[in-house]
Amino acid sequence: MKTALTIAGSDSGGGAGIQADLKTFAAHSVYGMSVITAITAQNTVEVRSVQNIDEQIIQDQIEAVFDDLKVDAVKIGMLSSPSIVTTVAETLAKYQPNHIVLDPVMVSKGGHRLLAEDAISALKEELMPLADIITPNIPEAEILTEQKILNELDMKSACISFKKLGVKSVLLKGGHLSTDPNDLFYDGENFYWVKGKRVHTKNTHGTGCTLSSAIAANLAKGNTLLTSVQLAKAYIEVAIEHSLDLGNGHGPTNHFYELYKRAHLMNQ
Ligand SMILES: Nc1ncnc2c1ncn2[C@@H]1O[C@H](COP(=O)(O)OP(=O)(O)O)[C@@H](O)[C@H]1O
Ligand SMILES: Cc1ncc(COP(=O)(O)OP(=O)(O)O)c(N)n1
Repeated sequence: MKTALTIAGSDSGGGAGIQADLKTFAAHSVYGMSVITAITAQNTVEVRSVQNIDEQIIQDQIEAVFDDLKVDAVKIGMLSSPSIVTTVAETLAKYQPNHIVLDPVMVSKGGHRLLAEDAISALKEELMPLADIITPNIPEAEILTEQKILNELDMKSACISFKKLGVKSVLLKGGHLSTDPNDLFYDGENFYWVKGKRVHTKNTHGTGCTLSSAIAANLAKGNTLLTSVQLAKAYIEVAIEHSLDLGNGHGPTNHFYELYKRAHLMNQ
């Protein structure tokens, strides 16, 4: 069985973070493993508090996985602090995994910081160059490239700035623009629009986590980067279309819709 490892924060509400990543791996028939970087007390409305995990325990988790199990792809999400960024970068550099997908998570939908401001330079310098692909949303890309992104032309220019920062490839997500959610994939040479149709729902908690872990799952299965991005985009669109109206805020996406449909389990 193909395998994937997520290095990310825990979301007690189950819609984002480690929980979303493991559900996504399972939905792709990929064996999921996890390294927890921080615990968030979170639901569909808000993040109430965050407890970072000790750096030594984070290093131990990564080593425990790599020293025993094969890892076909790695997805990185919430890293919280500068020292966690450095620990993850240094420990992964020892193992040189085949595929690294970095979602540069910064702020939750409810506006809670998930990456300290003083961790941004470590993320840029130590981790971004290690990743095969980074998957920023528009606000994250604006901070990382220090430029405004107001339209699809600005998205292209931001991708070129990422290349100058030493990034190998980028999927710049267009979900935060008011147009259709078209994402731009740049492999350092060519641009590919990965187009989507906007689903009008408030239930979009964890969309970024789910998309990046679907890319990792598809890479683990041996797909190219471009195909992995295209398959992941199709997966997230269905997951949003059939999202779950749970909680009082932004409900989670439906990670297992296709599986439930095939098993005739919806609405039971
Ligand atoms: N309402 C929506 N309908 C369809 N696709 C969406 C919608 N919102 C976001 N997406 C897509 O979901 C993925 C995650 O994007 P986004 O929500 O921008 O990330 P993040 O959760 O990191 O802010 C992208 O492929 C984006 O285009
Ligand atoms: C623990 C944890 N990790 C990441 C996020 C952010 O996830 P994202 O997919 O960007 O979803 P929203 O926060 O936009 O709903 C998170 N909230 N918690």
